[in-house]
Amino acid sequence: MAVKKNAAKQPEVKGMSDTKRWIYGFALLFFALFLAVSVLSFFFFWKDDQSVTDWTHVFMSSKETVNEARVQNWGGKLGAVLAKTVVADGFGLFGLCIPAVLIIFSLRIMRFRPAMLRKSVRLTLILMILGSLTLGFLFRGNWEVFGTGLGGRHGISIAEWLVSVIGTIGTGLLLLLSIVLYAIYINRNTISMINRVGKGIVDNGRKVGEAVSTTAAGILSHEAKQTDDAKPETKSKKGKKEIDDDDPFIVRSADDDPPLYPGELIDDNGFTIVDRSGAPALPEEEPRPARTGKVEVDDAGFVITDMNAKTAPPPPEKDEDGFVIQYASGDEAEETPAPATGKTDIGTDTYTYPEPPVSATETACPPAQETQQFQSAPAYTAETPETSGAEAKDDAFVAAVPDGLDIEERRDLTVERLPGDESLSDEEIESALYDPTLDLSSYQRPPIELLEDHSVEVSVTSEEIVENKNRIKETLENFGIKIDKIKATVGPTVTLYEIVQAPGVRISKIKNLEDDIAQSLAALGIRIIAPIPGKGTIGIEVPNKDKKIVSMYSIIKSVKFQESDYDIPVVLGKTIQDETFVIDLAKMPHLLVAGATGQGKSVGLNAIITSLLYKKHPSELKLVLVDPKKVELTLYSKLERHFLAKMPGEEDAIITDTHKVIYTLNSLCIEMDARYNLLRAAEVRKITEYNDKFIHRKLNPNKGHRFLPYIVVIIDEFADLIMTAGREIETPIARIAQLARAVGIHLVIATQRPTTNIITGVIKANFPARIAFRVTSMVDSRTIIDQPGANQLIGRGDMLVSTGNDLIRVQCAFVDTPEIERITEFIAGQRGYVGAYELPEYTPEGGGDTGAAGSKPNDLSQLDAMFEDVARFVVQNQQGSTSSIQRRFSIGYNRAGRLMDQLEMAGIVGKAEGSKPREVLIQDILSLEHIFKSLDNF
Ligand SMILES: Nc1ncnc2c1ncn2[C@@H]1O[C@H](COP(=O)(O)OP(=O)(O)OP(=O)(O)O)[C@@H](O)[C@H]1O
Repeated sequence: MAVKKNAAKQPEVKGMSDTKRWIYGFALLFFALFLAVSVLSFFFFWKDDQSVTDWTHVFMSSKETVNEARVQNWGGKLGAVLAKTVVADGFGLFGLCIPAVLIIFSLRIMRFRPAMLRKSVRLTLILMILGSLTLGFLFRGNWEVFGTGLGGRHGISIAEWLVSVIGTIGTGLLLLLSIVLYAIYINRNTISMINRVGKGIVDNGRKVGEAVSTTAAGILSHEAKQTDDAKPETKSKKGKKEIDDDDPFIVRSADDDPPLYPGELIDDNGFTIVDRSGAPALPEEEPRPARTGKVEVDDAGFVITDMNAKTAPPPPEKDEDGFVIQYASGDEAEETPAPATGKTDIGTDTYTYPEPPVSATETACPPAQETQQFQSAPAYTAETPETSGAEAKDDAFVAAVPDGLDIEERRDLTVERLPGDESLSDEEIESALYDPTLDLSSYQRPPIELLEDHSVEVSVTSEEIVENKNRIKETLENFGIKIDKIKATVGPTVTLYEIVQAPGVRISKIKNLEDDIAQSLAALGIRIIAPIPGKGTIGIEVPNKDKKIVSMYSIIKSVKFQESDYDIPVVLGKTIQDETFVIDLAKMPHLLVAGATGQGKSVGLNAIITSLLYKKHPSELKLVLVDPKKVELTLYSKLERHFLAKMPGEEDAIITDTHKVIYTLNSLCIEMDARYNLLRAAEVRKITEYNDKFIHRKLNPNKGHRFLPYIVVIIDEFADLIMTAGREIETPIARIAQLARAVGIHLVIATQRPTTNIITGVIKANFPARIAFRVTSMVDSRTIIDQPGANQLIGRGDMLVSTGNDLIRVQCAFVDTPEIERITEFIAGQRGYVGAYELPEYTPEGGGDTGAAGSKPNDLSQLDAMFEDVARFVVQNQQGSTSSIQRRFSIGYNRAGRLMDQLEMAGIVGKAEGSKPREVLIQDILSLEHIFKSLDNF
């Protein structure tokens, strides 16, 4: 098992550095606490200890200070001087930040890294500078607290300098700006909070203004109103949600329990409010009134909408499809003819559903409308389908006029141009996007410090290089091959000697002599590459005497990995050119890992998983871990609520039992088919396009659409499975391997037995990307990478990566068990989902119970568990072929045949007519449901 071996082989280096770290950390913690105590007591006793001003006092003997009053500071003379430096000469009240930072540092050194400590050093330091500056600005040297002032010498002198440069107001504004930016840096929600406050002020101002003008207008038109008594009142808006409020959205803290659904919004009373931007449907969402699909049009041909839009224009509310919903009153529609006053009454809840659907952003920003108003208008708004034309206005009645209005009618109209709906700012549009990470928004990726830097400085000496060069030269000359030049590239474990042969020496000659040359050089692990692809030169790889360990720490830290924008970036190690080697699993799209036992396979799998954990959010990636050996992947079981996927009802998220592996693979096939259906419904070709559409809220969750995380299936020791279950394992694996790329399901399978009965033709054909660790024979090497080479590797993570065209030698990154434990603990310590990601249920052939398998086809009391689903599928598609059922439900021929017989018995399909599909006798789902009901009573 890799776990123990790793731990055993690295004891001294790791042990030493851990002890050292702890000692340094503890010492620093001790000092930090001492400083904290000194600073705190300085706040109270600075006056009493004014006599202790500098270091000379600290080291004076008690005799010399005998006349001085006793030092009050809890840290004694040393504490008093240190605190004075930090507080009075430094940052005033905020001097306390210095011991705080030191405490954080010491905890980090000792590897106590709760999630909150991540940004804390930076935040505390900024707080210290900004805080002392603000106090220095506000109070200067007033009251002479601490001998200098509340902000300390730093705060006061910088504030004074700023005032001299940009004046008092300038400094005040600069500080305010800095404080706001700091608040935003701490929490992005600050922006929306400030927006809300600002909007509240503006809107309240506007309301006050409107109230004043309404009152004034009311007084002026008092008489006119009396004559208008006959006018019906504006109908109250029954049943309308609080969505008209200026700010109905209170977002519950993401840290609250239970976790928020993405986009879930809560009002003051704790009720969920439907997100105006068309957030995915939430369980608590109130059912909306049924769509009428119709537009209410009044006699004049105007679309009737709610007048209230005028006084408090909310952005249009949209349904899940992004359609604008316009609410009118909750009463019955009455098409009353417009009274003499020119009023048009409106009726029932009216929805306008633009067809075809438009995007949320399009509907949110309609062009400014020109509207027309009748002079004696009451309280309703009507818009024409075409909203251009001349417009008119009255306080209470606004109507858009169709273009073709004649001059007579226009005379009665006054024109007003309404401003139209507000447009969303880029930021608002951004925040309207669906954010899959929102339900675990506080999730933090593991910090790099959880990894160990195993690299011990070793370098290949010039003597070693010269010695190897001479040997290569001599050997080749013995075979009559003259050399022009040799270039050495030193890699972490192997040095590549690139040979430029003298003119006239044919490469084929060297190629033919490959084995002889290797034998003559007689060093273990020599690999000859003749020619180096893309170059006309020959490469000879010779292992270094001292081999470097490529630690996961160094490659996770690398810019190449950190800045990689791959969909599923996997960092494997370093190439011979000492370059970090990163692949995109999404493009591979599956990976076959093979190598003899003890050559670094398990470490390789751990490196793959680790790089995924360092790059992906739990909402973006799910792992299915299969571990028949039951020891290698158990470490990851802690990730269940964050990264693991399993079938419903399963206890363990790490699958070890062969039967369960078969079920899980079949369940993945069902998930794959379901994902294909979603892609088809969304009219996209691959998962990235699908998720992009979902994020932009162009897909309706009510129609089954959901954000699709990548699923990476990792199978350690594939040989064990194939030996015990054969085709039952191979078939679903081949199916997933052939099809799952587009829907984001990727396989990584590892085996220590690289023989042809394990890595069969079917598997090989579907796994173009392969990793070979050291194997014992050339035949095994050919089985894995279709060529020799893996037999010449030196082990301990030395590997050849074949991506179809290229073969690259890579030193695999080393990651040890304690590191993985730290990472999994770090992740598991954070808020997670309620459980593992659920894969679809899979009922094994025969419906999971032997009764179904043995049931007679004409016995309708023992229907197959899938009967109803299959029946719906057949009726919906009006196609009754056994093969389509087989494909759709991933079941075998026998079971599909049995199901077909049961459908025939139930009168859903007709009789078999040779090889032709059967006739479907039921035309619609409603009739089918009747059949189900009658079968229930069977
Ligand atoms: N990338 C690496 N760098 C340095 N040493 C390594 C590396 N990979 C593996 N080793 C060393 O080789 C040992 C065996 O590795 P590992 O357990 O991964 O082999 P394995 O092929 O999985 O073996 P098995 O199939 O028996 O589990 C490790 O304990 C470690 O000491």
